[in-house]
Parts: sequence; C-alpha cells; structure tokens
Amino acid sequence: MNKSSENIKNARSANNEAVQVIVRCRPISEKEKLSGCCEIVDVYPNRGVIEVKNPRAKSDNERIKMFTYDAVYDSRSSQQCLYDEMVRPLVASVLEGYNGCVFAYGQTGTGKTHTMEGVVGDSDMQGIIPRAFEQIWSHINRTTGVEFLVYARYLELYMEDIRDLLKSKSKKQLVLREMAGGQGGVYVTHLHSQTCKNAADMMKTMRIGNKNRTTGVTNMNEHSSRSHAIFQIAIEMAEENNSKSVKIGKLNLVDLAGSERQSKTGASGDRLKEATKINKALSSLGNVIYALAENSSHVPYRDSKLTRLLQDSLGGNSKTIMIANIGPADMNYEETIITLRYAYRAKAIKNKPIKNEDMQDAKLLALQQEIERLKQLIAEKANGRMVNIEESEGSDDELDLDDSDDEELKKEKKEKEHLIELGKMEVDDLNKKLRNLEKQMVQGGKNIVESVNENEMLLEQQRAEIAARKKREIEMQQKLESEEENYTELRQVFTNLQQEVEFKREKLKRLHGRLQSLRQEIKDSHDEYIKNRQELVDANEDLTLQLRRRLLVLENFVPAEERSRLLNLAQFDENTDNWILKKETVNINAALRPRAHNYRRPISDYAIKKSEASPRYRGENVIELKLDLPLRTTQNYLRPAICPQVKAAVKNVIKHELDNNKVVVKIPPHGFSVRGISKIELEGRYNKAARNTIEVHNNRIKPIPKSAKTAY
Ligand SMILES: Nc1ncnc2c1ncn2[C@@H]1O[C@H](COP(=O)(O)OP(=O)(O)OP(=O)(O)O)[C@@H](O)[C@H]1O
Repeated sequence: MNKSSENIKNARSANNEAVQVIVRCRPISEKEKLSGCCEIVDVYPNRGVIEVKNPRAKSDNERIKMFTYDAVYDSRSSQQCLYDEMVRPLVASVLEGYNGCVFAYGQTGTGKTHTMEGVVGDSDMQGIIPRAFEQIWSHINRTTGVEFLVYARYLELYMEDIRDLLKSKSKKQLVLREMAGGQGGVYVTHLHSQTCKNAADMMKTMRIGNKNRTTGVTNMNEHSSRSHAIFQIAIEMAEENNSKSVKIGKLNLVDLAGSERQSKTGASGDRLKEATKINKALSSLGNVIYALAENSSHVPYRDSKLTRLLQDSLGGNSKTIMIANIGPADMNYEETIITLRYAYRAKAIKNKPIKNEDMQDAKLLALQQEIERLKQLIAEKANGRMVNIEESEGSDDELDLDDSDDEELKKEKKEKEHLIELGKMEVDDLNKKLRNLEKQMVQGGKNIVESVNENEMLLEQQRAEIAARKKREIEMQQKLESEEENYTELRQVFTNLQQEVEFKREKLKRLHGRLQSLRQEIKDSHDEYIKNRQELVDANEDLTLQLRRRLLVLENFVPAEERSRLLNLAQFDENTDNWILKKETVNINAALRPRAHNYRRPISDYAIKKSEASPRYRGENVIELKLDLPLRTTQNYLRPAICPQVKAAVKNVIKHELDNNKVVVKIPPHGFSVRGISKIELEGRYNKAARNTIEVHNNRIKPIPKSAKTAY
C-alpha cells in the first residue's frame, strides 16, 4: 500500500477528538479603571463557567449570560498553570508524532500576545511559545537512542499577504499549496526553515521573527499586533537502530491579530485598512467554525488565507486548543459576548488526529542518506590517496637509487604530489560538509545529568496527573450541574399536595427563566447576523463602486478588441489566489510569413531600386537597412520657458494641497490661468469671489477681462 492511501485509511479510522476551548480573562487595565469602567465578568475555574453581566440590561433575562468551556482562567491565573494544565499534554502528543495547534483569539488588547509569548526574559511571565521550547528540548535531552532533526519557521499574514519573518528581505514569492497525495493540509512554499540545536536557538529564532512582525499603536493597545503570526515547529525523530522509520510532530503556535471596532480603536488611514482586512479574515474564521460546528457539507476554508493556513487545525489532522481572550470591562460587553459565542461554537468542532509515522518525505531521511553517501565518498577518496602516497614513496626510492636521468621522474613525482594535495583538499572539504550535516541532527539523551533527568520526569508526571484530575473534576462538575435538576426531583419526597405544587411552581419558574434567556440568545444571534449581513452589503456596495470606476477607465482608455484579448488571457491562479495573465500562444507558420515583391523576406523599395542598379543591394533586408536619421529629434526639443508667476502659482497649489487638502492659488492683481490645473479658487484680494472658479486654457498668464474684474 502506498503512503498516501495508508494515510487516508489511518485518517478514516482515527478517533474524533474535539477542539479544546479555553477562555482567559485578563485583569482590568489602568486605562479602563481611570475611565470609570466596572468589571462585568465572573470566572468559575472549578466549573469551567464564565458569567457576563449585561450593563445595559432592561430585564432579568438579559442580565446574566452563562457559558461553559473545557477550562477557564481568571485574571489571577498564572502562565505556568495554564501551560501545565492545557498545553503540556498537547506538546507531549506532538513529541509522539501528532500535529498540534494552539491559537489565541480575541478582541484587540485582551492578552493574546501575553498568553502566547508573555514577557520574554521573565521566567514566571513567559508564555506558551517559550514554555513549549523548554518542554520539547528537555524531552529531546533525556530521550536516548533517538536521532532528532528540529526546525522552526515563522510567518505572518499581513493584509492577506504571507511574509517570512525569518527572511524578511527574501524576494521569493510565498505561495500556499495543498499537500500532495490527498494528505490534506496546506504548506507555504519557499519558507525559510531554521534548524535548531537547543531551546536557546529557538528563542533566538523567535526574537528575530518578532523584530520583523508588523505592530502598531491603537487606542486599545500600545503594541497591537497588526498581523496573524504563526510559529511552526517540526520535530522529526528516528530510532538509531531503525532509522528508516521517521515520525514527524508538527506544532503550530498562532497569535491572531485582534478583532476590533473602528470607533473604539480610533483607526483611520492605513490602520483602518489593516483593521478591515483583519476583521475580514477573522469573520472567515468564524464562518469556518460555524460550518464545522453545524456539520455543514461545505466548509468555506478557501475564503481567506488564514482559514486555509488553519485548515488542518480546524476539522483536520491535528490536536487543537483554542484560547479565547477577553477583558473584564463593561465598555467591551459586546466584543466579549461575540468572542465567547465564537469560542462556544468551536467546542463542537471534531478533529481527526493521526500519528505521522513512516514519513518517507522527512528531511531527516534525506539527511541520513546524504551523510551515508559522504562517508562512503570520503572512505573511497582516502583509499585512493593512500595508493597515491605509496606510489609516490615508491618512486622516491627509485629516485634515490638512480638519480642520473631524474628530470622525468621528478616531474612525475611533482604531479603525484599535486594529486595527493588535491585529494587531501577534497577530503577536507567533504569532511567539513559531513560535519555540517551531522551538526544539524541532535542525538537524544546527550546533554543531561541522570539525576536531574529523573527528578524532572517525576515532576512532569505529577503535573500531568494533577492537570488530568482537574480536567476530570470540571467535566464531572458540569455533568452534575446538568443532571441535578432531574435528580432533585427524584430525591424529593412530598408530604402533601401543597408542597408538590410549590416545588413544581419553582421548577416552572426556573425553566421559564431559561426559556426566556434562550429566546434572548436567539434574538441576540439574529441581531448579530443582521449586523454582519449589513456589513457585507456595505462592503459589497463599496466594491461595486470601485469596480465601476475601474470599468469606466477601462472602457474609455482600452480599445474593445484589446479588452477582449486581455479578458481571454486572464485566468484565476488558485495558488496565489489572484488573477494572472497567461502567455499568449503565437502560431508561427512559416508558409504564412509576410512577403513583399514576391521575395521570401520583406525587402524595401529602396533595396529593390538599388539592386536594379547594382546586385550588391539584392539581399538587402528592411530590418538591416540603415535609415537616414533626421538632424533633429524630439529629444532636442526645448520647451518654451514658463512664466515665473505661473511657476510660483503652481508652487502655491502644491503647498496648499498638502496643507488643506484643497486647491487654492493666490492670484496676482491682473489674474492668470495655468494649463494642467482645471479649476482654481480665488483668494486674497479677490476674497469676495472665493467661491468663483476660472477655467484654464494655456500655460501663460491671461489677464482676466475687465468686465469680469469689475464684477468682483
Ligand atoms: N493575563 C494577564 N495578566 C496581566 N497582564 C495582561 C494579561 N493579559 C494581558 N495583559 C496586558 O494587557 C496588555 C495587552 O495585551 P496584549 O498585547 O497581549 O493584547 P493582544 O490581545 O495581543 O492585543 P492585539 O490584538 O492588539 O495585539 C499588555 O500590556 C499585557 O501585558
């Protein structure tokens, strides 16, 4: 069975695994406190519950909204706690050969970057990414008998443009491609892979990438990430005695750009353009989550590059954790509810993770084969060199025995010595290459003292057990709460009818309350849907207007036949997600080549005339014909001098355009007009006529007619 069909079979038989959804609420910020905000979010970590109070609620049903997740973390939760309980088990799976993904989602300024990266250099405050580095390398350092090849990639998606954060100056086009062989998933071409030998290498890689990341300042966050960043780690591993079978674990750590409202972030100009693109990509992500949660037959992955990049992590071959970040302030109530709804929907997504085993396309295999080849080559070269040395020494003896006609022998000896020298250099080169290749691989279990190893393993085991226990507790608590209703009814013994009626009335009241809050939820969702639809309609109108403008230019400046030729050539390229012009196929038919005067090649009248006089010109070709060039060309043309007042006026125009975004020219007393500027508002001494305009005909001063002047 070939690899791809085996993978498909594995994927079919793989167990479904739900996306784990965590919510983290950050502390209230100083800015929010100063502006008089109050906290509306209550977090119950033991029950996995978040409650949000509506600050503008008119009825009890609207007052509190409750959401349940796999885990929730409040403002006092530590980075270590979140990592150990949720992310550590996922990274452990990656080290067994699974694909893993952690992505942070939420409104801008709610702590996504804090959760993913944290404070670099502060061991308590460091986030998920540096902690994952430590876990990966402590595993490698204590795993004996396994060879590892670890490499990292770092990319950002900025305004639908993929950028390599490790090679920011690279000119190569980064394109999204589907994996070959029906394995699912996508990859980015020409992305730089940085081989890492330890955790410090990885930290350095992350820092280099962070320096190149696009950030900006908004009202909500001083260091706002304006792009979606994905840090990818691939760990290839092969047992030393079974190096043919390679496992690959891939980990995607994603810090998404924050969703935001223009009114709150104060975005304008470029920031607004960025925000529009960010919101568009995030709404595509929302549509994908919605379609997956609803088990829809069509999942719109292709709507944006972000959803294509996360295709495997949502509904594909990956173990995935979604971290929804929220803030506690009442001013962000709507955004918080939207994030929580998103996260709630994501809980229903089922992935099918399978171990990536026996990977034939692993880099590690290619590296091992290359090392083997180099070793053989070095051995062969070394053998050849030994033979040469022996021969050379033999000829040395001969030289000693008889040094009469030594010229020939000396020359031969010199040649051999030269060959030996060349051979030596070649072997040195190969050895250097070999060492470089060997350096890329890491031998597991090499860098750690045995006792540290054991203690660390014990500690990790205990942490994993505590995390698993906590998870079970939350699950049980949630189950208990949902079933409590039925149990209390069963347990209840009524002494009289009145008591039973009272109990049932209470129950009815509770159920009625729940029904009302569900109705409210449906209404809110409907309102949200209407709002989204309106945004789409607006965007559509905007795009239609832009399209009409382009069509206007096209229709007026591009001839009809050229337009239809270009339209025929245009085709959509799925890889670049854009339209490209395919090359025109020109049918060259030798028989149809143009003929002039029945000659095979076009010949000028001049050549024919000349050839009649002299056969020297018979073969003269039009193309080779030297033309009688004119004495003057257009390059020699000198423009007439422009009147200095006109020049000054043009300067004024430019200045005023920059200052006030308005074309205003100070007019000299007699007035003038300038070619190229169609309408000029009058100002200064003609202030009264400021609303009047004058038409312009040429680039010379043209006095305004007396009658017009007196009219001012
Ligand atoms: N759990 C937390 N504990 C303490 N401070 C936090 C926490 N979460 C976030 N912060 C602080 O809040 C501020 C904004 O956080 P951060 O930059 O991580 O937000 P973000 O969601 O990544 O924003 P953006 O989407 O604009 O990039 C930072 O100053 C950060 O230190």
